[in-house]
Amino acid sequence: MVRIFLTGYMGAGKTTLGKAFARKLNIPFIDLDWYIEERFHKTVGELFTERGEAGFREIERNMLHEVAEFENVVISTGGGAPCFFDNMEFMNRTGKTVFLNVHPDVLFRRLRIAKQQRPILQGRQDDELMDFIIQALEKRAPFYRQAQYIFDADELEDRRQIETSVQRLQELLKI
Ligand SMILES: Nc1ncnc2c1ncn2[C@@H]1O[C@H](COP(=O)(O)OP(=O)(O)O)[C@@H](O)[C@H]1O
Ligand SMILES: O=C(O)C1=C[C@@H](OP(=O)(O)O)[C@@H](O)[C@H](O)C1
Ligand SMILES: [Mg+2]
Repeated sequence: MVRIFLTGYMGAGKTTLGKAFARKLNIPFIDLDWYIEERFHKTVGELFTERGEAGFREIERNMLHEVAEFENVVISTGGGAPCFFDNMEFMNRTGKTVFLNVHPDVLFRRLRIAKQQRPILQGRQDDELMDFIIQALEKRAPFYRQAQYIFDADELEDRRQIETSVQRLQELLKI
């Protein structure tokens, strides 16, 4: 039985790599944010607006526990998931955890064109975005670093790079 949790900051490529990795392993893929959106018939942005971040984190924890019931699955979490409640410890207990480590410059490049669908980044100008990413990474690093595996995910820009990353991830996890 394999249950894999991909963690890391927004824009680290959890969704992109998780989807490709599950396909390679021929097992289902669950993106925790998508799962939440389907269950609640609301976008993550709408849930943030309606319930505030604290309300979203409650839902996120509950849904994390729900998806961790599945066996043989690749689960991509949202960037904040490991940093609330005992979520990181829970994931370490119930599956294999991977931290997708990505350089802040690369995160900035990816996120400046993809911040609209991420409530925490919406409305931030590019010059403050870089500082925001660096500060958030500092705060979150102690949680991310508890993952059992650390994977360098700087290269996910095209199909070939994603394939190479999938191969490397498979070797790292020895599955
Ligand atoms: N080839 C690319 N060039 C630039 N940005 C990309 C490219 N591929 C993906 N991205 C962006 O990088 C972000 C990271 O991908 P994603 O898998 O959504 O990360 P995560 O789930 O960790 O937040 C996405 O928002 C996506 O829009
Ligand atoms: O880092 C965060 O706090 C968040 C990351 C998002 O997921 P991605 O990391 O997949 O963008 C999503 O869960 C929400 O917008 C909050
Ligand atoms: Mg994602």
